[in-house]
Amino acid sequence: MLKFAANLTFLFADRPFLDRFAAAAEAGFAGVEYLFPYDFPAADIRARLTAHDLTQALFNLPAGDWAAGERGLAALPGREADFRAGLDQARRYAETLGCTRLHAMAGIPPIGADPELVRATYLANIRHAARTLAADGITLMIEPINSRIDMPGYWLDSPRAAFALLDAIGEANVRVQYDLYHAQIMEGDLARTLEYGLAGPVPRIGHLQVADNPGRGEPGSGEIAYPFLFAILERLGYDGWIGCEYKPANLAAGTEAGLGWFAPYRRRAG
Ligand SMILES: O=C(O)C(=O)[C@H](O)CO
Ligand SMILES: [Mg+2]
Repeated sequence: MLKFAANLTFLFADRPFLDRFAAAAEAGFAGVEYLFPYDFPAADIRARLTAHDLTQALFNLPAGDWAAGERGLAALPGREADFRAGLDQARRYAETLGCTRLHAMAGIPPIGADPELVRATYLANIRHAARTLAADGITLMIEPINSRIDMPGYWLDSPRAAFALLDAIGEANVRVQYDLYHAQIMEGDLARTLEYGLAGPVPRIGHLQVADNPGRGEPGSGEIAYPFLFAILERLGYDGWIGCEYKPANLAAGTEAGLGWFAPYRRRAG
């Protein structure tokens, strides 16, 4: 049985953040994820998880000044102290929330930054984070995010580059967060990449996220054959999480109106 997590930054966003947990459980999700928990006390989030029997599947390390356009710190030379402070904060939240996956966003390096220095900074930060998190039993995720539509200039933008980075990083508790929406934009070849990342000689994918393309809407709203891909995941026995990180198409009708695709996979009461 595939396990789906509602991304509460994207789904049920017509209500206050802490009320989205109840909505996700009511809709049949077994887990939740979101970009950042840091505006809320960890204990308040923990209470919602417990009340609604939800697993915290994933969240991100602090990613810098989001409003100012920052999208992560790992590949930003000179920001190592901020990266490490964010790592400490994320660890404290993860402990309270019982979360065993954290995503470190790479960031958008300044124009003209030395590419070798950027890469060296990224490798050093990710290695440090991985070694620190290993002691907590946490897997660190690196996610290729498309630089064509959503995040121009984002440093880690192709699955191929992310898979190669795993070898360069060389830490056992680092995996790729394979977001099929971003991957479809940058590379395609989704089915074969899932087979490679989940059933190849070395496991390389540690978390999945879904949305359709174009538009980042519900599965089924675009060109990606999700029922076909979900059948592959079932055949492979994928027992990790699938984060639903899409923009509900009909905001007025709410997230629930677009959950038809989810009916075969929802958690049943009892
Ligand atoms: O944008 C995405 O796809 C993500 O998963 C990241 O967490 C950053 O938004
Ligand atoms: Mg994603």
